[in-house]
Amino acid sequence: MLIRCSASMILIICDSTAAFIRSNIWKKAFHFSAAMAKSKFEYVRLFEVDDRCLPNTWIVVRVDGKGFHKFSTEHGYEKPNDIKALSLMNRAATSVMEEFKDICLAYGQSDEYSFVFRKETQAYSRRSAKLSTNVCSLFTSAFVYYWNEYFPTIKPRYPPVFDGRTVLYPSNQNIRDYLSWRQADCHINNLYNTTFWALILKGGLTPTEAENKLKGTLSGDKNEILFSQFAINYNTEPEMLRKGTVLVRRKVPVALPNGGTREKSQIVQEHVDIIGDEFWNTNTHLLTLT
Ligand SMILES: Nc1nc2c(ncn2[C@@H]2O[C@H](COP(=O)(O)OP(=O)(O)OP(=O)(O)O)[C@@H](O)[C@H]2O)c(=O)[nH]1
Ligand SMILES: [Mg+2]
Ligand SMILES: [Mg+2]
Repeated sequence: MLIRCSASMILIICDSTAAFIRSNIWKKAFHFSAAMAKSKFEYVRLFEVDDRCLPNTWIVVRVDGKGFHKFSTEHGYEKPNDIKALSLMNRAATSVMEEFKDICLAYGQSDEYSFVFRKETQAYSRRSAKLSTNVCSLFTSAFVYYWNEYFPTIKPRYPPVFDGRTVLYPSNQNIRDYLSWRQADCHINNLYNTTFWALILKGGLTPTEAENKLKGTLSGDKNEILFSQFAINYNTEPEMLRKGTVLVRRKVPVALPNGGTREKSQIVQEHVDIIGDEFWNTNTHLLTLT
């Protein structure tokens, strides 16, 4: 059927549409449905603060075990270091990196892990609490999820808790200094703990006696105690304990069914120095914008 419209018909339709728009009928209808969607309680949303991280800054989310001094004792962690416990931490951190592709590097030691997001990440619109709670929650659940693989004979006695925080670092020097700070902390604590527990477990001292013996000692003194009294060369202790663990993405060759290989991005664990320049000179892509 052919519909024929004259110019006057179109004018009539336009006029009536304009009259409808001017009328209050549609406004009332709109207000009614808006009121249905927006209750009088809606204003409380204004109490939520905008916590988006400053653009163009490195975002670090650090998680740390709550009361792990007690947790490690209750679950029979080996002293001073439990390789299984540290490996479980590395596994949980790998889950976090698998989920959040914008994390370019993670560093872990003891009961903590730091996750570095790309400077230009737009994950969760850079909202601080969204980032820290999602990372912390996934880390904690992965820690429990994989627990049995690392401690098959020990049932968790209570649910472990990790805290989380977001910190911003504006310059490349700042982010390097942050990571250096965590690795230096690992080194200082590990040297102290290794000597402290050698004095107790091998030297027969009580914890108080060991503490008194180490009071005021420098790192050279601790190295000397380890070497002369216990024949331990601290520099040959496992690197994971002395340096902590760095997680980065690397292209690794994977075998294909046809016998060939192809490159695949994988999260790998490295126990290397990240305080000096060497790591950063060989991984320049980490600090440059992509
Ligand atoms: N035996 C043993 N203990 C560990 C190991 N890794 C971490 N811990 C314990 O976990 C503690 C971690 O230190 P902190 O994070 O400063 O202390 P925390 O007890 O967790 O207390 P908050 O973090 O303040 O809640 C260490 O002091 C150790 O007691 C490990 O491999 N073996
Ligand atoms: Mg802790
Ligand atoms: Mg800690």
